[in-house]
Amino acid sequence: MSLTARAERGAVHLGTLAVGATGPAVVIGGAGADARWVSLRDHHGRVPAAEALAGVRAQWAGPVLVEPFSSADLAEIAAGADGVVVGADWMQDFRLVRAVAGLGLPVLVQRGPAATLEEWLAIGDYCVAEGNDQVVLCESGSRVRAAAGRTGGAAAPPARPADTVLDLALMREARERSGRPVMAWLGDDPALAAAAVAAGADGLLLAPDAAPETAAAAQEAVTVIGAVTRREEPDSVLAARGAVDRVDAALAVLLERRAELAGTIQRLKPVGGFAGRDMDRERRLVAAMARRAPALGEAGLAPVMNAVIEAGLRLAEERRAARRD
Ligand SMILES: O=C(O)C(=O)C[C@]1(C(=O)O)C=C[C@@H](O)C=C1
Repeated sequence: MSLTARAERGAVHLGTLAVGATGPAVVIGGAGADARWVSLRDHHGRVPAAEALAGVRAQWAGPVLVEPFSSADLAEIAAGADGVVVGADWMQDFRLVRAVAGLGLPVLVQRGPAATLEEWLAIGDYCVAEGNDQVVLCESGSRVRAAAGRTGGAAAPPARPADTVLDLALMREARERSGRPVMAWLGDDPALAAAAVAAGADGLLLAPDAAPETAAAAQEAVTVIGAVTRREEPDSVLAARGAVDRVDAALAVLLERRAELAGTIQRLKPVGGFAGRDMDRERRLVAAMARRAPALGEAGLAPVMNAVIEAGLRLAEERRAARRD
């Protein structure tokens, strides 16, 4: 089976940001993300939605989602937000979920820490019953450990990885069963960003105040892992150039790693560098690569790999010379 999943879900649009389209996965969270969100539950309902929204909008021109504290927040959310977050801890507050769906804004449904796949999918169906099919499902982890060191108050979404475990198989199944875009909640910890993207996440949800480094690590996973595992289908020059940029980013990471490994071989071989070149080995590695790149084939790959190998050998010789100085 191919590693590359075709992105076939119907896209949900958070303002200008398409989630689940044929483009890259999105990052929603702190500074450096593609969209921001704010949880009124973090403030225990003491901050009005309009005020919280104004605070985010003062520093950010892109899409903003809001998690309400209660139904009292919904009118202000409808007036100013691009989407609503149904938090993991109240996913099954059907009355509030129904009211949220009725706003007509896209809804991001976090899975409750003890909710089954069916219960989670049912919340999406609830939204559809309210006439709103703009639903994104966000796997937010199952509570499997004692809540030691949990911060953020009882109403805050579960913080990874303190007391929950992300179920990427469930996320993937949710996507297959529902046809909706799916996301993975990472909180402030980007450790599973690459795994989530590889498992088919259409987006990564970070804590509203996630550190810029967390957002940067999540974006890096979207770019590099997404380039390898997610088949984009761009329909404009701009989108295709974006996709090419992501593939080039992945190539750069691999080329750097390859140069390091080739350098190790030069140090270990009896005769390293250009003097120890092994053309038979080079032909064999080109032939092996051609099986994965049949359109380019050996003829297309040979000059590319010649340049790559020579760049590695030059680097190895420069480093050897520097060591001798
Ligand atoms: O495999 C080797 O012997 C290497 O030195 C590594 C390497 C390569 O970069 O892959 C470099 C030069 C050789 O001609 C063949 C391959």
